[in-house]
Amino acid sequence: MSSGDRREAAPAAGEVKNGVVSGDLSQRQIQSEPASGVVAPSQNQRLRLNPSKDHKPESYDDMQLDFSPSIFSSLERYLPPPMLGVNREEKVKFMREILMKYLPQGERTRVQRHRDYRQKIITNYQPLHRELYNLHIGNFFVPPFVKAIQDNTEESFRSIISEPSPGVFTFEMLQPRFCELLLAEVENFEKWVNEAKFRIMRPNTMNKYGAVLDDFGLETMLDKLMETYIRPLSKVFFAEVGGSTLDSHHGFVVEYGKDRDVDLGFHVDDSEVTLNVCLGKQFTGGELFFRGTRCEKHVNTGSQTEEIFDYSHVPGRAVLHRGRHRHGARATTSGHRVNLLLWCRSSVFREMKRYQKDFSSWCGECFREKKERQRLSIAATKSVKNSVLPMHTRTI
Ligand SMILES: O=C(O)CCC(=O)C(=O)O
Ligand SMILES: [Fe+2]
Repeated sequence: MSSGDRREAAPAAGEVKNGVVSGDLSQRQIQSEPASGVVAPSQNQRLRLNPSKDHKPESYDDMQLDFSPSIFSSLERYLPPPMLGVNREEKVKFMREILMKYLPQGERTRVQRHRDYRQKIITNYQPLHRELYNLHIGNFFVPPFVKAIQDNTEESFRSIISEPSPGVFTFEMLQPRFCELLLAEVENFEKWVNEAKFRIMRPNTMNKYGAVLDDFGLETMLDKLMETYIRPLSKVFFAEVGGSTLDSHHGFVVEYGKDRDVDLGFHVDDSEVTLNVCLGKQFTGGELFFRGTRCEKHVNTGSQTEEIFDYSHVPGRAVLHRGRHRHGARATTSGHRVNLLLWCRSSVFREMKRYQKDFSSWCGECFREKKERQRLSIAATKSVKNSVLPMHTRTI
C-alpha cells in the first residue's frame, strides 16, 4: 500500500488468522476541502538574502496560521528592513504570500480555500465555553500528569505511564470537567452547523461524523498542547520517528454510537505520533485493536503474536502511539463514545524518510528481516569455518 489514496475501509477490520492480518489496510487522511474562491498570490515580494542578525523576531504562536508559527518567526529576520517595524498581521500577510508561491498551484488553491473555509466558521460561530480556547493547565489536566511533564525525565513519565504492549503508552490525562466542557462545545458547534446549514469537512476520509477542532478556533490551544505536553513525551518514547521535532498537528473528535459512526476499520494514521483520549460519555464496546508498527513497504504484512493487543477506552485516559502502528476500533455497541485525536507530525522526519530504506528501529517487519539477514550471515560464516580441514603443523 502507498501512503496515497487508499481510502476504503479495510475488510474484516484487521482480523488475525495464524498471526496474519487479513485484508489491506487504509491510511486515514485528512478530508479534501469544500469548494470556494481562489486568491492569486501577488507579485514583487522578496526576502533579503542575508538575515538582519540584530532583529528579534516576534512569536506567532497565538495566531491562526496555515503554516507553522515557527516558520514565520524564522523568516522574519529576512524581511526587507521597512517591513521589520510593521505590525504582526502585516508581516504575516507578506511572508505568507511568499510561502504560497513555493507551493504548486493545486496545493496553493487548496490551502487558500481551507483558509477561507476556516475564516467563515470563525467569524460566524459563537463559542460556548471560551475557557477551552486557551490552554489552562490546572483546569485541563489531572495533577500527576502535569507534575510528570514538569519534571521532564523518563523516570517521571514512566511513573504515570504504562506500556501494556510495545509502543502503546496509556496514562490518565484529562479532568472530567474538561471532558464535559469539550463535549458540550462540540455539541454546540454541531448544533450551529445544522441550524446554519453549513457543510463541514469531516476529520478524515474514514469518518462520516465528528468535527475538526482546528477549524473552529481550537488550533492554537492544541498546538500548545502538542508542544508543551506531547512533544516531551514523544522525544523520549518515539525519538526514532521524529518525536522530538513534532511541528504540526491535526486535531479532531470522532463520534460513535446510534446515528453516528459504528466502528473504524484497520488503518494507519497520517501522523508520526497520535494522541487519542476518550472524552466519554457512557458506552460499551469501541475497543482499540493494535497489530504492530510498519513502514509503507510492509504495511500489509502479517502480525506476530506479541504485536496483537486490545485496549478498552476509559474517559479521561489517553493512548499515545506511533501513527504507523496499525490499529482500528471495534463497534461501539451501545451508548455514545467521543474521542479527542491529535495527529502530530514532524516535517523534518518526513523529509529524512524519503532518503531511507531501512526502518528497523520502528518497523516490525524491517526489524525481522534485518535479524534474519544477520542470522543467515552468521550461519554462512560458521559453515565456511567448519568446512576448512584441520591442518597439521610440520615440525623438524
Ligand atoms: O476510535 C478510536 O478510538 C480510534 C480513532 C483513530 O484511530 C483515529 O481517529 O485515527
Ligand atoms: Fe487512527
